[in-house]
Amino acid sequence: ASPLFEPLRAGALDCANRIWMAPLTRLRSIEPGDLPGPLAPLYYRQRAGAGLIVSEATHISPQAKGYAGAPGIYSDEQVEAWKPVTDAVHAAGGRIVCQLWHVGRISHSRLQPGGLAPVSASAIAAQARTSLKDANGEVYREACSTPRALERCELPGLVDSYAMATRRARAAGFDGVEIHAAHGYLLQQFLAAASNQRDDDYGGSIENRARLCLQVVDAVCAEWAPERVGIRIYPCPAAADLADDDPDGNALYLVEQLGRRGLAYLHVSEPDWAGGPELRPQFRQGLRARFPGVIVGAGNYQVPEAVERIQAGLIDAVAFGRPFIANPDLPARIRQGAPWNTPEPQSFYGGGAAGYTDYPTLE
Ligand SMILES: C=C(C(=O)O)c1ccccc1
Repeated sequence: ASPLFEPLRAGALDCANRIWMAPLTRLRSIEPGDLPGPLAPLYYRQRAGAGLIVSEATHISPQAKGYAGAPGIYSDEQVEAWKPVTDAVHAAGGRIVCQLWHVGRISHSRLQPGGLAPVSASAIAAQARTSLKDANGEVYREACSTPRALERCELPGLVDSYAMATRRARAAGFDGVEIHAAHGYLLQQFLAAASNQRDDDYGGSIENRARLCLQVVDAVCAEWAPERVGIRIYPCPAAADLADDDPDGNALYLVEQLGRRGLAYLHVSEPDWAGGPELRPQFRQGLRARFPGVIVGAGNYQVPEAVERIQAGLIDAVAFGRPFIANPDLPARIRQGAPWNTPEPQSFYGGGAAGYTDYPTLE
C-alpha cells in the first residue's frame, strides 16, 4: 500500500492519511465582519477526506488583514461563524487546524483600521500587489501600501493577538492552529534581511530577526499546547524583496529553534509556490536533522515524488493546494489512480459556489 495512506500522528493531531489540504485563500468571506461565508461548511466538509485540513489563511486582528474577503479569528462573531465549519469537518471524520495570519505590509490602507498604513518590521514597501474588492464585490489587484515600522512597544500586543486568536480558534472547534510564517507576510518580513532593517533587538542578526516568530510560537503554545501547534515556513523565498544574506543558514537556525519546542509539525512551502530555486537535498536533510516532529512538504508535488520523498524519510506528509480546490475527494482519486479535475483559476478568488463547492467527486 502507498505510504500516503498510512495514518500519521502529528503531536495531538491524528491524521488518517498523509495527504493534507494546504491553506487556500478563496476570498469568499462576508464583509463587514470577515466571517466565513455560508458555503464554507460545505466546501470544507467535501474535503474532509484529507489527513488534515489547514484552513485558508485567517487574520488574527483587524490590522492583520491584507485581502478583501479573507476571514478573521479575532471576534466572538467569527468564532460562532467558524463552528459550522469545524462541526461539518468533524461530522465527516476529518481534522482541521486554523492558519493564523498577520499580513504585515502585504495590505492596503483601505483595508486597515482607520485607513492607516499597514505595519511591518521596517517602512519598506513590498514589491507586490494585494486583493481588494470593488462595489460589486469583484476582486481586483492593487499595489500594497507603504508600511510603517512597528514600534518595539507594540510587539508584545502583537504577540498577544496570536495568543487570543489561538484561544478563539480552540473555542471555534479547530483541532489546532498553524502559524503562518511564510510567503512574505509579517513574520517572514521580520526574518528576511531585505525587509527588516531594524536597529533594535528584533533586527540585525538572525537571532534578532527570528525573535518575534519564536515569541509568537511560545505564546501560542502557552495558550493551547505545543502538540496542537504547527508552523509554515518558506525557506527559499523567490521574491527579491525577501532576499536574505544566508537563506539556508537562517532557515536552519530558525528550524533548530522550532525543533526544541515540541511542535506538532513543520510545514515547508517549497519554491514551486513562487518559482524559486529547488530545495537542495542536503538542506532537506538539515531540516530533518533539526526538527523532531512531523515535516510536511508543499509545492505542487506529483504523487510519485511525494511517495519517494516520504520513503526517503525527507517528509512525513504532503500538502496539496490547487488539486484540492478541484478535487474534493483527492485522497480517493489518488488511492484509485483516478484522473483529477483541472482547477479553474478564474474562480479561485471571490465569487460564490462556482469553482468552490461545485467540483464533481468520483461517484
Ligand atoms: C495566504 C496566502 C499565501 O500564503 O500565499 C495567499 C493569499 C492570497 C492568494 C494566494 C495565497
